[in-house]
Amino acid sequence: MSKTSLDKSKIKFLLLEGIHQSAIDTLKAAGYENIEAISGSIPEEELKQKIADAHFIGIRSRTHLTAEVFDCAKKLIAVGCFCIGTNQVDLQAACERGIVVFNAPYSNTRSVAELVLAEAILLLRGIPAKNMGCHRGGWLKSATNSFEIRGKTLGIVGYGSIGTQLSILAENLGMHVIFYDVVNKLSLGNAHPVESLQELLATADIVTLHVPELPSTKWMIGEKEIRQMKKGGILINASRGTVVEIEPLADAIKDEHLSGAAIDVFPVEPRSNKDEFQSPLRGLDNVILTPHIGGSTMEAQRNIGVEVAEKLIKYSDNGSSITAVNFPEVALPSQSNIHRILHVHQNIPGVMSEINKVFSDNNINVRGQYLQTNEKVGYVVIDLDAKSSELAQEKLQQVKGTIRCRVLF
Ligand SMILES: NC(=O)C1=CN([C@@H]2O[C@H](COP(=O)(O)OP(=O)(O)OC[C@H]3O[C@@H](n4cnc5c(N)ncnc54)[C@H](O)[C@@H]3O)[C@@H](O)[C@H]2O)C=CC1
Ligand SMILES: O=C(O)CCC(=O)C(=O)O
Repeated sequence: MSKTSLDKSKIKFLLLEGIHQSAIDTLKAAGYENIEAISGSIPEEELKQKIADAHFIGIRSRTHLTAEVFDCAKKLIAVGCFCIGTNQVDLQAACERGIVVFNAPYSNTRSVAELVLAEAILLLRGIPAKNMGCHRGGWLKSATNSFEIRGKTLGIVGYGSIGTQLSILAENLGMHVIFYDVVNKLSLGNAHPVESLQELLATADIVTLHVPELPSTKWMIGEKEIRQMKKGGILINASRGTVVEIEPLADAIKDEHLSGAAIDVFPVEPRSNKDEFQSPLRGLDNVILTPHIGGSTMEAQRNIGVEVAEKLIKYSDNGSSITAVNFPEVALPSQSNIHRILHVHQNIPGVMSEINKVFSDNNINVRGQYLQTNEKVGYVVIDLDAKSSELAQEKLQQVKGTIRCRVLF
């Protein structure tokens, strides 16, 4: 088992939002016992208090880690987003404070794709409305406006991990797939790229959104885009709540421009399962509303738990920042019989020569050095003989631009 200079029992993990037990098991198997796991998200003031003595925090989509929260997290080394999206974290603020952010980019991909396909089938058959009818004692037996999915055109906006997985599943059901992405993407199967979002909206029977939350995707589907969709079309959003404007969507369902919608993510989502969910879409029978559970399956959550916990362990034990979403990625060999210094600094001219001067001025032999930088920060890892590390750490902490300096042995 790898060692960290800080006793593992003192390294605190704060896990929020009901992160799967697999994460806790993985951390414990690596020797980390100091784990506080909370089943929901917590109010910001409580978060600020709890994060103050945490070295690692694990969150899902509900917890917002802002610059202000990070300012209360003086010991924080890394954040694990136990999900795909990282829009809930101020990635730049984390980077500037030397805090590494990891996520699980693929573990719930399949779960989202399956849900979207199931919703498309249900909506094409008008099942949500018929289901509500039966619950109210009605009997809406009719084939009118009920359609098979075979032969219909699915328009995928954002042909990334989820979009491509969905594309394959949809073709297997006999659908035609078209997609729109801002990046040139290899078409899988017979999927066909289109030139513009407008072309996709005007052509697809079902439009499904799989873009990240970005300034460029904010409100990308508003009234104009909804009206560009085919009459009787279906809109599915399991990406982020800021991608679709909800009021015009509700209007388009009410005046029957669209025949149905399935929405999993909302501009404002309840913080906890106890808070009331409010939306103009409530009460519209042919709209499937789900509480942001696109990726919430036991399989996905278990896999995410292991994947992100392993990334945090690797960073804690070995310093490897590979797959970090906000930080220079440094791949490192395992360390034995050496001390390893992890130095995060502002990426300013001359900083590396100051760092290397510490070793030459103090006659310290460097056994290995690994460096990566991004625009704002540099991450340099230096392997040394055990006898030199204390002095080196002390001197490196004084180098102008130093953000953090940690030692592993
Ligand atoms: N509802 C849920 O529980 C879940 C939601 N998600 C959301 O789904 C999103 C997509 O996930 P992945 O497919 O894994 O991401 P990804 O990064 O693999 O794919 C996103 C694609 O969108 C494209 N894109 C970006 N801006 C675009 C634009 N303006 N127009 C068209 N395409 C654009 C990108 O080029 C990329 O190909 C995540 O960022 C997350 O927000 C992910 C998992 C679960
Ligand atoms: O599981 C969650 O809380 C969020 C899932 C999600 O939206 C994601 O993976 O990006």
